[in-house]
Amino acid sequence: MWRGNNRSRERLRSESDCSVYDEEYRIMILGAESVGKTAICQVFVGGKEDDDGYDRLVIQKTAKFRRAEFCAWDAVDGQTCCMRLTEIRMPLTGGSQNGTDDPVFKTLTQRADGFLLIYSVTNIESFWSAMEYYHLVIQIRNHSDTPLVFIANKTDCVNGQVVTSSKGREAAFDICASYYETSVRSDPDSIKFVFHDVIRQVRSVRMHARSQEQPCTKMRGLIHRLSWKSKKKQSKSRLRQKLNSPEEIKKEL
Ligand SMILES: Nc1nc2c(ncn2[C@@H]2O[C@H](COP(=O)(O)OP(=O)(O)OP(=O)(O)O)[C@@H](O)[C@H]2O)c(=O)[nH]1
Repeated sequence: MWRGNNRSRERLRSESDCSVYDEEYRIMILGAESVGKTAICQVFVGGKEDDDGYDRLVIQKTAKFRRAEFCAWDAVDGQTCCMRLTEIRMPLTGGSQNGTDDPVFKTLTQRADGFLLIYSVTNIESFWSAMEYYHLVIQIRNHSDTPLVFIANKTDCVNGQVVTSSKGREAAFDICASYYETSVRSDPDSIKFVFHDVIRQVRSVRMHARSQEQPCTKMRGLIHRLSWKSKKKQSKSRLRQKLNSPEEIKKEL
């Protein structure tokens, strides 16, 4: 279901042109209800925290399950990139079962390049949900080099804060994620650093993957050259067998 206005839809279409950016990144934003997932995406995309119609393609929205998509363009360390942001909230009450069983969630998780796990410092349940989302992701992807950022949002609510900085930092350390404290309300400009961090993590994973591929590519080149040489030898010897005199052989070669 499209929820943005026509101008936004046109912008989404026109900016989806692959020639305008160097690389594409698929980022998933996971967290419990009302932690600020949409607000963070909207602020990053360039809208306001509560701008309901801004460049958003809402795919699914029910009382329990919610999925929204955004597109963002930015330059990170001199390289332009297109970010496909997918925000998801779903029931976690049945433990890890729900997520791994859900085909949409599973496919999106497998395809994603990086993950933002968000909780609100005013809600301890949302902290545990962020941890549950982490376990779901790792269960589905089954490897540890998944770019992750752990985000403590709503830090402007000083009086209502129930999740301490040290708790968030320790959890992030345990799951090998970067840790950021954000406030969409009081410091919207800092939101971009969260996205830049995950992009850098994705880039280093991609670079590592490329460097792992290199010996293989070199080996393939060597095998190709060797097989080409042996084919050439074979064809020469076949030719020799066909021809009788040494003069004929010389002429043919
Ligand atoms: N004080 C404060 N409020 C925030 C902050 N970020 C988001 N909010 C508010 O929190 C409420 C929920 O924000 P959303 O962005 O809709 O949260 P969500 O995680 O997308 O929620 P669901 O769509 O229900 O899953 C909104 O009223 C926001 O304005 C923040 O940093 N500080």
